[in-house]
Amino acid sequence: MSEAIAAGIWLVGCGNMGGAMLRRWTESGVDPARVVVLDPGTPSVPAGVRVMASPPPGELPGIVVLAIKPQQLGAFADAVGDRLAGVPLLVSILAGVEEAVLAERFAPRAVVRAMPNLSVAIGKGVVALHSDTPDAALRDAAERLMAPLGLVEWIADEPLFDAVTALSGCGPGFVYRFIDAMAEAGAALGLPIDQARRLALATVEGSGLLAAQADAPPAVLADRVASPGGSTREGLNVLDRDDALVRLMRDTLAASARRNAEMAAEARK
Ligand SMILES: NC(=O)C1=CN([C@@H]2O[C@H](COP(=O)(O)OP(=O)(O)OC[C@H]3O[C@@H](n4cnc5c(N)ncnc54)[C@H](OP(=O)(O)O)[C@@H]3O)[C@@H](O)[C@H]2O)C=CC1
Ligand SMILES: O=C(O)[C@@H]1CCC=N1
Repeated sequence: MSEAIAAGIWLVGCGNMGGAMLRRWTESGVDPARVVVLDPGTPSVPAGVRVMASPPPGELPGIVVLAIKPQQLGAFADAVGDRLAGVPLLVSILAGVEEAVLAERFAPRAVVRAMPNLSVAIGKGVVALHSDTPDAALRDAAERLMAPLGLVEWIADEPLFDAVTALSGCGPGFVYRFIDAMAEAGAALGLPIDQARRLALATVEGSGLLAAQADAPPAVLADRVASPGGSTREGLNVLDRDDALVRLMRDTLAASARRNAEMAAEARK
């Protein structure tokens, strides 16, 4: 365990994403007694984790993880931002909000931007990281903190964070829509909707697991499903016609990336 993690973690905001990360951390060995959740509500947290409405007086942890909504940043910074000054590592998962803005508002020793996704709850998430800090120990601390959550990848340029957010941060939401759409389509062919939902979910689960273990990329796996002259090819032809699916996904991710850029601009004000 890194020195910064051992010195304690404050998790600011324990909603959908903060809560998912926290559960996985404590399940994977982070001592709950070293974690303080700062949240004005009554979040459900693992046993032993302290929940407080504001930072405990006279304490400073090794790491602060910001997991409030970008729209809540201003109010939090105005209320207690000065209490974070000098914290070794500030990790922010806020979509859009840039490192420079966080450095100015909180004056930590180092800022790391992180973009997790909801699957971190089961250790199968994606966490993208970026930091301008040259402090190798603090970069290592951020990486170690995120390691139990899933695939961790450093992103070369901070401006690419909006793209990463659209792809892997928002991605689970798009996959869930796809599962529901498959189920609806199965129901339209006559299957009972509950059964169609079970089949669609298990199909996506199995396909993802297989693709993750396979010796070939998804395009080759798709061809393995499509028996020559068979029915999968007919379906793939619909998805592939005029790049229909690719275009839909480009529009989808572009809309998310645009919103991230808007949130970044709002946070700069
Ligand atoms: N959800 C996801 O899949 C992902 C989210 N993110 C990022 O994570 C962040 C949180 O998103 P999400 O978990 O969905 O949002 P939630 O609204 O579920 O969580 C935010 C939490 O912060 C609490 N909060 C509000 N104000 C304060 C404050 N001043 N101090 C401390 N806590 C406060 C909220 O309480 P209350 O509800 O009472 O306002 C809530 O519990 C966002 O910045 C988002 O961009 C990143 C990747 C994926
Ligand atoms: O919807 C959002 O803004 C956040 C960022 C990535 C996933 N959820």
